[in-house]
Amino acid sequence: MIFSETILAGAYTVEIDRHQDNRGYFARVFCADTFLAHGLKPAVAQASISYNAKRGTLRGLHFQYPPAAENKYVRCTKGAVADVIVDLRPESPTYLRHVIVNLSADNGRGLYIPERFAHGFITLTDDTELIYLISNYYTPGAEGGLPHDDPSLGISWPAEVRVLSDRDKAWKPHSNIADELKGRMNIAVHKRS
Ligand SMILES: Cc1cn([C@H]2C[C@H](O)[C@@H](COP(=O)(O)OP(=O)(O)O[C@H]3O[C@@H](C)C(=O)[C@@H](O)[C@H]3O)O2)c(=O)[nH]c1=O
Repeated sequence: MIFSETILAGAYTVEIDRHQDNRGYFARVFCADTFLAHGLKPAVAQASISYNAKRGTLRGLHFQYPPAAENKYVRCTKGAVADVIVDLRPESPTYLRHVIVNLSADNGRGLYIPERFAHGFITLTDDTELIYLISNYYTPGAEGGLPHDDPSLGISWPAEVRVLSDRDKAWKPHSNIADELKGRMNIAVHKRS
């Protein structure tokens, strides 16, 4: 596996090293020791699958507030997506900045998303599947989100949005929740409590 840190500290792309032969290939996609050696947390509480029938399906932008915050390790096993992560760590020099990473079954790339990031993706093909390894348990009461077209984030989605859930249409923009977000994402507060 080849790890490359994105411009958002702690968020990594992970390329696979294919051992190819006449049958196809074998490649490691996760190794707890190697993750630790790169400073990534290898904890896995849940693994989940996301299937999307149509191109232009957008899910996000989602996160869980501390102490239920999650690392996510995402891979696309069928089709292709543009994956978007947004840094929501108030102490970070890249607070509110985002990166877009193309994940596909063909490129085999993985994306490691640290805690206190928002995450979303848009499918670039019909019939798209993503697999997540998630470090924490699903905690509906701790969920939060931001609109994918939030002007404060300025994300240029690389495809037309055709399918969006009602929940994802209803997230309040950053300007409405700025103080709450900063307060709830402040790890110093959680360390004290
Ligand atoms: C996220 C999640 C949802 N669910 C349920 C709740 C609901 O009935 C159904 C669909 O949930 P959602 O609409 O939230 O699914 P979705 O919009 O796909 O949510 C996901 O979006 C991407 C961008 C992420 O980063 C994920 O962590 C997750 O938030 O599945 C679980 O049981 N466990 C889970 O971990």
